[in-house]
Amino acid sequence: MRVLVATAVPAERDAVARAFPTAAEDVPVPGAVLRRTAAGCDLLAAGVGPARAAASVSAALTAAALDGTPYGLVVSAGIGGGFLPGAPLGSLVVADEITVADLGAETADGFLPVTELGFGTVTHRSPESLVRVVSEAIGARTGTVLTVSTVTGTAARADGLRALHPRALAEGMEGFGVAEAAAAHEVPVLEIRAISNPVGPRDRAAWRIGDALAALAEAFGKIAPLMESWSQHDDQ
Ligand SMILES: O=C(O)c1cccc(C(=O)CC[C@H]2O[C@@H](n3cnc4c(=O)[nH]cnc43)[C@H](O)[C@@H]2O)c1
Repeated sequence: MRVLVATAVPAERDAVARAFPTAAEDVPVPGAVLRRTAAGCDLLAAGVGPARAAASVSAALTAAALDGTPYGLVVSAGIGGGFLPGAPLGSLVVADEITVADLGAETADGFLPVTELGFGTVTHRSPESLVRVVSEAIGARTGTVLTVSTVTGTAARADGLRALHPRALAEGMEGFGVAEAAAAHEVPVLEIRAISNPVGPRDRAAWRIGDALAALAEAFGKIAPLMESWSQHDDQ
């Protein structure tokens, strides 16, 4: 099965690429450049934020479909913020739910998700069997991973997110965009975050990006063969 792994930035893509040591080639498609591994897994630095990530992943999915070689799985991967104490620095989180946290309307009575305005969706769920197999293989916790367009930078905002999303373990900026693109192509999606910083008051100097990238690389070393052999039929 062909797998597309979408990260935000090249440093994250290169961490994932360490799991595929044999030669890879860059394949341009309209709107994106894929790093194609010999194992048949394509890696994509899709850009920061849900909109750019959705555009890049959509370009890759469309190119593959037109080529007659569609992907069977899309994985959103990267570093992320962790909600303590559930997701400490250096740990791994696999999303069973990918939820956009700030798509909706602010009202005097609080935040209304876009679904309560009568539009769209706010959550995508990943196949249970895949979440189980992957999380067990890498020792990850499973829960909701939030997608935000603005990185949380205060304790008040972190507490607000916790109150609205009690199952949230992590936040990133791309998962929901990647999942929207995958859903439009009816391809299952998975999100994996390696925790680089706590969700809370902003302290960029304290982000442990190197440790998180190392954890991401180690995780993909374990799960690359699992992803390629996983079939959606395993969930039925
Ligand atoms: O500066 C570097 O060397 C470097 C290497 C790899 C990645 C980065 C990024 O800044 C990645 C941005 C990416 O990280 C996600 N992220 C990380 N922490 C959080 C957070 O607390 N809240 C939301 N997103 C977070 C996010 O997906 C960004 O796209 C730098």
